[in-house]
Amino acid sequence: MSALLEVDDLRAGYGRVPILAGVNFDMAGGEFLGILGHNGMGKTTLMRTIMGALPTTAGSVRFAGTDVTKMATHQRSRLGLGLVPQGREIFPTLTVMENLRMGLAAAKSEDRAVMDGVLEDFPRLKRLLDRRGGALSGGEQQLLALARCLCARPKLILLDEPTEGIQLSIIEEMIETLQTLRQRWSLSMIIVEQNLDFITQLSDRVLSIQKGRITGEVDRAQLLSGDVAMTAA
Ligand SMILES: Nc1ncnc2c1ncn2[C@@H]1O[C@H](COP(=O)(O)OP(=O)(O)OP(=O)(O)O)[C@@H](O)[C@H]1O
Repeated sequence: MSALLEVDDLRAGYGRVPILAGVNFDMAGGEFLGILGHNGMGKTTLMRTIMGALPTTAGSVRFAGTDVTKMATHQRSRLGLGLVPQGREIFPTLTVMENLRMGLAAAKSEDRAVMDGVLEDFPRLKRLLDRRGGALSGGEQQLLALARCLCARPKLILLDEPTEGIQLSIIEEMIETLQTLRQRWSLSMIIVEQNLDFITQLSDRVLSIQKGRITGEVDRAQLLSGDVAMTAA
Protein backbone atom coordinates (compact mmCIF):
# COMPACT_ATOMS: atom_id res chain seq x y z
CA MET A 1 0.00 0.00 0.00
CA SER A 2 1.39 3.44 -0.86
CA ALA A 3 1.92 5.84 2.04
CA LEU A 4 -0.76 8.40 2.92
CA LEU A 5 1.81 10.73 4.46
CA GLU A 6 5.53 10.84 3.68
CA VAL A 7 7.71 13.13 5.76
CA ASP A 8 11.24 13.34 4.42
CA ASP A 9 14.14 15.07 6.19
CA LEU A 10 11.74 17.77 7.41
CA ARG A 11 13.31 20.85 8.95
CA ALA A 12 11.65 23.94 10.43
CA GLY A 13 12.08 26.38 13.28
CA TYR A 14 11.32 29.82 14.62
CA GLY A 15 13.35 32.67 13.13
CA ARG A 16 16.89 31.41 13.04
CA VAL A 17 16.36 28.78 15.72
CA PRO A 18 16.10 25.33 14.16
CA ILE A 19 13.68 22.98 15.97
CA LEU A 20 12.98 20.11 13.56
CA ALA A 21 16.36 18.65 12.69
CA GLY A 22 15.45 16.28 9.85
CA VAL A 23 12.29 14.30 10.66
CA ASN A 24 11.60 11.16 8.62
CA PHE A 25 8.57 8.89 8.76
CA ASP A 26 5.78 7.47 6.60
CA MET A 27 2.29 6.41 7.52
CA ALA A 28 -0.24 4.25 5.72
CA GLY A 29 -3.87 5.12 5.05
CA GLY A 30 -6.07 4.01 7.95
CA GLU A 31 -3.20 4.02 10.40
CA PHE A 32 -3.30 5.60 13.87
CA LEU A 33 0.24 6.75 14.60
CA GLY A 34 1.36 7.98 18.01
CA ILE A 35 4.17 10.47 18.55
CA LEU A 36 5.46 10.56 22.09
CA GLY A 37 7.81 13.17 23.50
CA HIS A 38 8.48 15.36 26.50
CA ASN A 39 7.86 19.11 26.68
CA GLY A 40 9.76 21.15 24.13
CA MET A 41 10.92 18.23 21.94
CA GLY A 42 9.23 19.61 18.82
CA LYS A 43 5.88 17.77 18.69
CA THR A 44 3.73 20.86 18.12
CA THR A 45 6.31 22.29 15.72
CA LEU A 46 6.10 19.06 13.70
CA MET A 47 2.28 19.18 13.56
CA ARG A 48 2.26 22.85 12.56
CA THR A 49 4.85 22.24 9.86
CA ILE A 50 2.94 19.28 8.40
CA MET A 51 -0.19 21.48 8.36
CA GLY A 52 1.65 24.39 6.73
CA ALA A 53 1.19 26.80 9.63
CA LEU A 54 4.97 27.03 9.91
CA PRO A 55 7.20 27.17 6.81
CA THR A 56 9.45 24.26 5.94
CA THR A 57 13.11 25.23 5.73
CA ALA A 58 14.22 21.94 4.13
CA GLY A 59 12.85 18.51 3.31
CA SER A 60 9.36 17.64 2.13
CA VAL A 61 5.86 16.53 3.05
CA ARG A 62 3.79 14.43 0.64
CA PHE A 63 0.13 13.81 1.40
CA ALA A 64 -2.05 11.39 -0.59
CA GLY A 65 0.54 11.36 -3.36
CA THR A 66 0.84 15.17 -3.65
CA ASP A 67 3.86 17.21 -2.62
CA VAL A 68 2.27 19.75 -0.23
CA THR A 69 5.54 21.24 1.08
CA LYS A 70 4.89 24.65 -0.44
CA MET A 71 1.12 24.67 -0.10
CA ALA A 72 -0.77 27.02 2.22
CA THR A 73 -2.71 25.59 5.16
CA HIS A 74 -6.12 26.02 3.50
CA GLN A 75 -4.93 24.10 0.44
CA ARG A 76 -3.74 21.25 2.65
CA SER A 77 -7.11 21.32 4.44
CA ARG A 78 -8.89 20.96 1.15
CA LEU A 79 -6.79 17.90 0.33
CA GLY A 80 -7.92 16.30 3.60
CA LEU A 81 -5.44 17.31 6.29
CA GLY A 82 -6.95 18.54 9.55
CA LEU A 83 -5.34 19.85 12.75
CA VAL A 84 -6.85 19.82 16.24
CA PRO A 85 -4.38 22.18 17.90
CA GLN A 86 -2.93 21.96 21.37
CA GLY A 87 -5.12 24.09 23.64
CA ARG A 88 -8.12 23.40 21.35
CA GLU A 89 -8.51 26.99 20.06
CA ILE A 90 -12.28 26.92 20.00
CA PHE A 91 -14.12 30.25 19.87
CA PRO A 92 -15.14 30.94 23.49
CA THR A 93 -17.85 33.52 22.76
CA LEU A 94 -19.53 31.43 20.06
CA THR A 95 -21.93 28.60 20.83
CA VAL A 96 -21.12 24.97 20.17
CA MET A 97 -23.30 25.11 17.05
CA GLU A 98 -21.54 28.25 15.79
CA ASN A 99 -18.13 26.69 16.43
CA LEU A 100 -19.17 23.70 14.33
CA ARG A 101 -20.39 26.02 11.57
CA MET A 102 -16.87 27.48 11.48
CA GLY A 103 -15.63 23.98 10.67
CA LEU A 104 -18.11 23.79 7.80
CA ALA A 105 -17.07 27.25 6.57
CA ALA A 106 -13.41 26.18 6.55
CA ALA A 107 -14.45 23.34 4.26
CA LYS A 108 -16.49 25.74 2.11
CA SER A 109 -19.56 23.66 2.80
CA GLU A 110 -22.93 24.74 4.16
CA ASP A 111 -24.03 21.17 4.40
CA ARG A 112 -26.02 20.80 7.60
CA ALA A 113 -26.14 17.04 6.97
CA VAL A 114 -22.36 16.90 7.45
CA MET A 115 -22.72 18.56 10.86
CA ASP A 116 -25.58 16.26 11.85
CA GLY A 117 -23.49 13.26 10.79
CA VAL A 118 -20.59 14.46 12.95
CA LEU A 119 -22.88 15.07 15.94
CA GLU A 120 -24.09 11.45 15.81
CA ASP A 121 -20.70 10.51 17.28
CA PHE A 122 -20.72 13.28 19.89
CA PRO A 123 -23.85 12.80 22.02
CA ARG A 124 -22.39 15.00 24.76
CA LEU A 125 -22.07 17.94 22.35
CA LYS A 126 -25.53 17.36 20.93
CA ARG A 127 -26.91 18.25 24.35
CA LEU A 128 -24.85 21.46 24.51
CA LEU A 129 -25.44 23.05 21.10
CA ASP A 130 -26.54 26.43 22.49
CA ARG A 131 -23.86 26.66 25.18
CA ARG A 132 -20.98 29.08 24.60
CA GLY A 133 -17.63 27.40 23.92
CA GLY A 134 -16.02 29.22 26.83
CA ALA A 135 -18.57 27.72 29.23
CA LEU A 136 -17.62 24.12 28.37
CA SER A 137 -15.25 22.01 30.45
CA GLY A 138 -11.76 21.39 29.06
CA GLY A 139 -12.77 17.91 27.94
CA GLU A 140 -15.94 19.17 26.25
CA GLN A 141 -13.88 21.82 24.48
CA GLN A 142 -11.54 19.11 23.25
CA LEU A 143 -14.49 17.10 21.89
CA LEU A 144 -15.78 20.27 20.21
CA ALA A 145 -12.39 20.95 18.59
CA LEU A 146 -12.34 17.39 17.26
CA ALA A 147 -15.93 17.60 16.00
CA ARG A 148 -15.24 20.97 14.34
CA CYS A 149 -12.24 19.47 12.55
CA LEU A 150 -14.40 16.55 11.35
CA CYS A 151 -16.89 18.99 9.77
CA ALA A 152 -14.22 19.65 7.11
CA ARG A 153 -14.26 15.89 6.26
CA PRO A 154 -10.51 15.27 6.77
CA LYS A 155 -8.73 12.06 5.76
CA LEU A 156 -5.90 12.56 8.25
CA ILE A 157 -6.29 14.36 11.58
CA LEU A 158 -3.31 15.71 13.49
CA LEU A 159 -4.34 15.64 17.15
CA ASP A 160 -1.97 17.67 19.32
CA GLU A 161 -1.90 16.69 23.02
CA PRO A 162 -5.64 16.05 23.40
CA THR A 163 -5.42 14.88 27.03
CA GLU A 164 -3.60 17.96 28.33
CA GLY A 165 -5.45 19.26 31.39
CA ILE A 166 -8.43 16.94 30.95
CA GLN A 167 -10.03 14.80 33.63
CA LEU A 168 -9.78 11.03 33.45
CA SER A 169 -13.47 10.32 32.79
CA ILE A 170 -13.43 12.46 29.64
CA ILE A 171 -10.14 10.92 28.52
CA GLU A 172 -11.88 7.51 28.58
CA GLU A 173 -14.80 8.95 26.59
CA MET A 174 -12.36 10.46 24.10
CA ILE A 175 -10.68 7.08 23.55
CA GLU A 176 -14.08 5.50 22.83
CA THR A 177 -15.04 8.35 20.51
CA LEU A 178 -11.78 8.09 18.56
CA GLN A 179 -12.16 4.32 18.21
CA THR A 180 -15.72 4.76 16.91
CA LEU A 181 -14.64 7.48 14.48
CA ARG A 182 -11.88 5.26 13.18
CA GLN A 183 -14.39 2.59 12.23
CA ARG A 184 -17.14 4.87 10.93
CA TRP A 185 -15.09 7.42 9.00
CA SER A 186 -12.08 5.33 7.84
CA LEU A 187 -9.88 8.03 9.28
CA SER A 188 -6.14 8.17 9.76
CA MET A 189 -4.71 9.99 12.73
CA ILE A 190 -1.47 11.25 14.23
CA ILE A 191 -1.78 11.54 18.00
CA VAL A 192 0.88 13.65 19.68
CA GLU A 193 1.04 13.01 23.41
CA GLN A 194 2.98 12.77 26.62
CA ASN A 195 0.35 10.36 28.00
CA LEU A 196 1.68 6.85 27.25
CA ASP A 197 -1.50 5.09 28.38
CA PHE A 198 -3.72 7.12 26.02
CA ILE A 199 -1.38 6.65 23.08
CA THR A 200 -1.07 2.90 23.77
CA GLN A 201 -4.82 2.39 23.67
CA LEU A 202 -5.19 4.11 20.30
CA SER A 203 -2.04 3.67 18.24
CA ASP A 204 -0.88 0.98 15.82
CA ARG A 205 2.66 2.26 16.15
CA VAL A 206 4.40 4.92 18.23
CA LEU A 207 7.39 7.07 17.32
CA SER A 208 9.41 8.89 19.92
CA ILE A 209 10.70 12.39 19.27
CA GLN A 210 13.63 14.02 20.99
CA LYS A 211 15.22 17.34 20.13
CA GLY A 212 13.50 17.55 16.76
CA ARG A 213 14.38 14.04 15.58
CA ILE A 214 12.56 10.70 15.55
CA THR A 215 14.64 8.55 17.87
CA GLY A 216 12.70 5.30 18.08
CA GLU A 217 9.65 3.29 17.13
CA VAL A 218 7.54 0.59 18.77
CA ASP A 219 4.72 -1.42 17.25
CA ARG A 220 1.39 -2.37 18.81
CA ALA A 221 2.61 -5.74 20.14
CA GLN A 222 5.48 -4.05 21.98
CA LEU A 223 3.13 -1.36 23.26
CA LEU A 224 0.73 -3.91 24.69
CA SER A 225 3.54 -5.93 26.26
CA GLY A 226 4.80 -2.77 27.97
CA ASP A 227 8.15 -2.99 26.15
CA VAL A 228 8.45 0.73 25.53
CA ALA A 229 11.75 1.64 27.13
CA MET A 230 12.75 3.62 24.03
CA THR A 231 9.81 5.98 24.23
CA ALA A 232 9.82 9.38 25.83
CA ALA A 233 12.31 8.30 28.52
N1 LIG B 1 6.55 30.59 18.58
C1 LIG B 1 7.75 30.17 19.00
N2 LIG B 1 8.84 30.97 18.92
C2 LIG B 1 10.06 30.56 19.32
N3 LIG B 1 10.31 29.32 19.84
C3 LIG B 1 9.28 28.48 19.95
C4 LIG B 1 7.94 28.86 19.54
N4 LIG B 1 7.12 27.80 19.77
C5 LIG B 1 7.90 26.83 20.30
N5 LIG B 1 9.18 27.22 20.41
C6 LIG B 1 10.30 26.43 20.93
O1 LIG B 1 10.45 25.29 20.08
C7 LIG B 1 10.79 24.15 20.86
C8 LIG B 1 9.80 23.04 20.53
O2 LIG B 1 8.50 23.44 20.95
P1 LIG B 1 7.21 22.57 20.65
O3 LIG B 1 6.04 23.37 21.10
O4 LIG B 1 7.23 22.09 19.26
O5 LIG B 1 7.45 21.34 21.62
P2 LIG B 1 6.45 20.24 22.15
O6 LIG B 1 7.18 18.94 22.05
O7 LIG B 1 5.15 20.34 21.43
O8 LIG B 1 6.27 20.64 23.66
P3 LIG B 1 4.96 20.74 24.61
O9 LIG B 1 4.64 19.33 24.96
O10 LIG B 1 5.45 21.54 25.76
O11 LIG B 1 3.90 21.41 23.81
C9 LIG B 1 10.79 24.57 22.31
O12 LIG B 1 12.12 24.83 22.69
C10 LIG B 1 9.99 25.88 22.30
O13 LIG B 1 10.42 26.74 23.30
